[in-house]
Amino acid sequence: MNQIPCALTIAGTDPSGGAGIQADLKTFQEFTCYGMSIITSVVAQNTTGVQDVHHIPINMIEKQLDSVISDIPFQAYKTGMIANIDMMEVIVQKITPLNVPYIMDPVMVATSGDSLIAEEARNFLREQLLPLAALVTPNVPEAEYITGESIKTVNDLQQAAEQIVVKHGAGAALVKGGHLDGEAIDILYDGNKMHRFSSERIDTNNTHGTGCTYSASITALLSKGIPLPAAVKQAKDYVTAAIRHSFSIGKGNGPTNHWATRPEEVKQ
Ligand SMILES: Nc1ncnc2c1ncn2[C@@H]1O[C@H](COP(=O)(O)OP(=O)(O)O)[C@@H](O)[C@H]1O
Ligand SMILES: Cc1ncc(COP(=O)(O)OP(=O)(O)O)c(N)n1
Repeated sequence: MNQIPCALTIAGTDPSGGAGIQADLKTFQEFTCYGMSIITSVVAQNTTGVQDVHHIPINMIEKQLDSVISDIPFQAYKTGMIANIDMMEVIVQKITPLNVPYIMDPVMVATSGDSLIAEEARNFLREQLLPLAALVTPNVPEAEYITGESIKTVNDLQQAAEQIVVKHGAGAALVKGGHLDGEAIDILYDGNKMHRFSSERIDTNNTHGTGCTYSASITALLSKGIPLPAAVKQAKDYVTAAIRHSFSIGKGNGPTNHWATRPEEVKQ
């Protein structure tokens, strides 16, 4: 058994450092969790949007998974951008035998509006991957796709969270209200109880990578054995601080600040 909590992310890259694998590894590091990564797609993107995408060949995704799984135990893992059905199939095959919490961030579209997943893969994600997840963390458009229902209010967030667990088979659902107006309210349904997490809405366009940062925080905390509602509370506080002190760098939507919860570090 490891002494050090270890977590794995399976996702695409962001060379500008705000989202994807880079955001996940920065977050794991901030939570003193040893981070590992499987790259699914190399994405040429920055704060203004996605310029190009190169998908890693399926056999290399499989080999990366084998390399990590055969060598280093981890206590939680997450998926982010998984662009097509072939990738999803190999991931389902490799993760099904694992007996540690799986956190699925059902990444579909970046803040810039660029699609990160093939149209025909969305259904596979909902039908085959989602039921394997201990927790799924959709934003409003992703939850609308999964449930087929429009989401406009907090009550709609609650209904979506319940439906994703009861009808679609996730262990728990955290439906994020970042795309609604007013307070930033997220709803967790853990199969028993609704939990509500809220913060003031911060007036900023620097929200690149917020979803990745949030789900990576939860993954790191679960890898340390922290119970789900407490992990989400701590992760919500972390992502809120990271948005509040986000960096105005780049020409578009700037990234979150992973040092924001360190008292002595950079605040903007
Ligand atoms: N302007 C904002 N102020 C405060 N919190 C926000 C803001 N925008 C998003 N959030 C929060 O950031 C987290 C990520 O949510 P969201 O933006 O909905 O996801 P995604 O990045 O996947 O689209 C959630 O906790 C959400 O409530
Ligand atoms: C490679 C990669 N994965 C995921 C995203 C989407 O990130 P997210 O945290 O949902 O935030 P935005 O970047 O959409 O604001 C991405 N851009 N790239």
